[in-house]
Amino acid sequence: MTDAKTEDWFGRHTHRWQDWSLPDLVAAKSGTRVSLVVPARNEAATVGDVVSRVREALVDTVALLDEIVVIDSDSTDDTFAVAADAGAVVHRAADIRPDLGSTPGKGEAMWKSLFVTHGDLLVFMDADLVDWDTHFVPGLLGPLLTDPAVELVKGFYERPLLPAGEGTVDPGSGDGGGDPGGLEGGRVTELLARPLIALHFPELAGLLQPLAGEWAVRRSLFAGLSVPTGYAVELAALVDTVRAKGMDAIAQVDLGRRAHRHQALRDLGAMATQILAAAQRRTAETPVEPVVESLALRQYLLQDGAPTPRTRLVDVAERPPVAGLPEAVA
Ligand SMILES: O=c1ccn([C@@H]2O[C@H](COP(=O)(O)OP(=O)(O)O[C@H]3O[C@H](CO)[C@@H](O)[C@H](O)[C@H]3O)[C@@H](O)[C@H]2O)c(=O)[nH]1
Ligand SMILES: O=C(O)[C@H](O)COP(=O)(O)O
Repeated sequence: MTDAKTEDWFGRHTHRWQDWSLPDLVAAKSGTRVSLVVPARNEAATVGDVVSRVREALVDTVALLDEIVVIDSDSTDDTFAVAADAGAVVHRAADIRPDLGSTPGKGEAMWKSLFVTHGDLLVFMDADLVDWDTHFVPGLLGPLLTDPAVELVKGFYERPLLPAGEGTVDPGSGDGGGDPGGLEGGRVTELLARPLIALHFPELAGLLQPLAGEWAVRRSLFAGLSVPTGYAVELAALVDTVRAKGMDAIAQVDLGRRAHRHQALRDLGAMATQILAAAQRRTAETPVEPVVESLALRQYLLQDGAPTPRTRLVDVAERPPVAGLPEAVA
């Protein structure tokens, strides 16, 4: 896509959450069912706040959401109980369609959500948010409820790196032209996703936060997509949507500001591996056989002054489109 096309798309499909009022969205919703899906792995500290604030604002006070569903992704803490106490319907990912097996990962939890939710529209939100507001949900729904041509909506926001102590990383000085409080995106966004987009998927260059965990999609679209089981679910959904439907099926909405729990750099290396694997599958001229399900990522730690290798197996499997699967056998 040329710069002019990117600018044109950006101008027509970039919105602010304030562009729609709640009463207008509730009226536009009419008979459309809307599910909020929160994938959560060991988020007992924050998932209760996410669920209860959304429930009070968008279920109890205004009827925008029909259900709030937390998919507990193999948590070993109290995520399940905390989310249920806060008013969510909670499912363990591994308990959903056990005949299809179970794989760890965020994408797996989102894919499994298709079997237990009822919404025509699905809104995804991370469970580890610490600086956010309930307007995220109506903001993401605005384009879907008011423009039938739009099928997938990404959120974008100012993304401050939290001070050390609140997150797991040192925010650094911002030297070298960086602005820790600016529109920098996350570390994987800047160091991997944007370069990948520049190289292989330039039509997505107008997206401010291609990896945002806050996004919304029509069920009919998501059920037709192949879903990476890990963190590549976001990039894969964008690439596959633009290929199947074109850029006019995608919109983005400014949600203001968002902060979350930061992962350690080594863990982001695993995330980056998953995203790179999904991108490679989508750029290979002929499908690579056999399909690789996991990759060995060798990283190095300093132990007793000596570099010590640590190899982790990174899951890069993908789930097939739910739309093509047989019903569960009763
Ligand atoms: O195996 C997992 C890992 C994570 N999560 C949940 O997924 C959400 C996001 O996970 P997190 O580890 O906080 O991801 P980030 O480091 O914030 O990654 C960003 O970038 C990823 C790559 O695109 C997106 O998938 C994320 O949503 C987005 O927040 C949280 O609610 C997690 O609890 C799971 O459900 N299962
Ligand atoms: O979205 C990203 O790029 C990763 O999740 C990392 O985000 P962070 O740098 O804000 O932790």
